[in-house]
Amino acid sequence: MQRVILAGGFGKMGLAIQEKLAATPDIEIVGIVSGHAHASALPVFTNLADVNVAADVWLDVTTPATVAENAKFALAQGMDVVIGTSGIAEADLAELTTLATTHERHVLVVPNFALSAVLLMQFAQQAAKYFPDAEILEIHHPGKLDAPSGTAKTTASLIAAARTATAQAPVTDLAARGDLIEGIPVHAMRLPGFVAEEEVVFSGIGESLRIKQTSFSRESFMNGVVLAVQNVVTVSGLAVGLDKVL
Ligand SMILES: NC(=O)C1=CN([C@@H]2O[C@H](COP(=O)(O)OP(=O)(O)OC[C@H]3O[C@@H](n4cnc5c(N)ncnc54)[C@H](OP(=O)(O)O)[C@@H]3O)[C@@H](O)[C@H]2O)C=CC1
Ligand SMILES: O=C(O)C1=N[C@H](C(=O)O)C[C@H](O)C1
Repeated sequence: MQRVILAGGFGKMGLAIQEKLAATPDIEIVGIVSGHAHASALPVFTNLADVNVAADVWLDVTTPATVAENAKFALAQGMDVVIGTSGIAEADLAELTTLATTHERHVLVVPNFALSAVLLMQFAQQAAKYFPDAEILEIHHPGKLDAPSGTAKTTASLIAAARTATAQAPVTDLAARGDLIEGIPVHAMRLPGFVAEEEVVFSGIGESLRIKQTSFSRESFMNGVVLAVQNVVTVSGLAVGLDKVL
């Protein structure tokens, strides 16, 4: 039985994860860490110092402001860590990479738990070899705190690394041209009714290739969450991407 502490357990993702893990054999949530007190049959902690349950995995779906401190705490307590929270700073990722080795633990950072998004990132890397010109559009619900999304940022980095030629299209510093991530314009929209969507538009001479994925509901993330929790122990140090355990 894998024991899990779920951080952010009463948020939109957290509630869906509670339901999913309750129905998953061999995984048990033993405690929930949250920003505020909530009624629950499980132990709920609103301060890291109060966490008094032992667990194998810390699963974090909180906020950009809290995720790094949570992950450092979990590693210090001897837990492996799955990070679903987006917006983590590069400096914190670097520190967590070192801490994973120091504590001989495993950290899996998952920009997107949905299989469609994992495949989008893989297809985008393939396309980038032949189409260096690319722009990314992501659309999320208005409650999302960070922009652009973790998935969009990761996709931009992967495209930049996979390109074998430089982009032709001129990029300007006009705000309307988006946030430039490793030379790739990324456009973020926040609209009611959406959960999550990402599209990469590639273009060449006289042709275009569009790769798009949509999460219609948070159910789309749940199989990926289970896979990440079950397999985090197999990653070496800190790894990024659900593909590392697929
Ligand atoms: N990787 C992926 O596939 C996905 C990642 N995400 C990411 O997951 C994160 C959560 O998303 P979502 O559920 O929509 O956001 P919500 O705003 O709905 O939930 C965030 C939760 O974090 C909790 N929280 C705040 N501070 C702390 C703290 N110090 N310790 C523990 N918990 C805290 C809040 O608790 P309280 O309510 O008690 O204040 C809140 O319930 C975001 O970063 C989002 O981008 C989302 C979907 C998919
Ligand atoms: O906040 C969300 O909802 C999501 N966040 C992740 C991200 O930033 O990429 C994953 C997915 O897009 C949903």
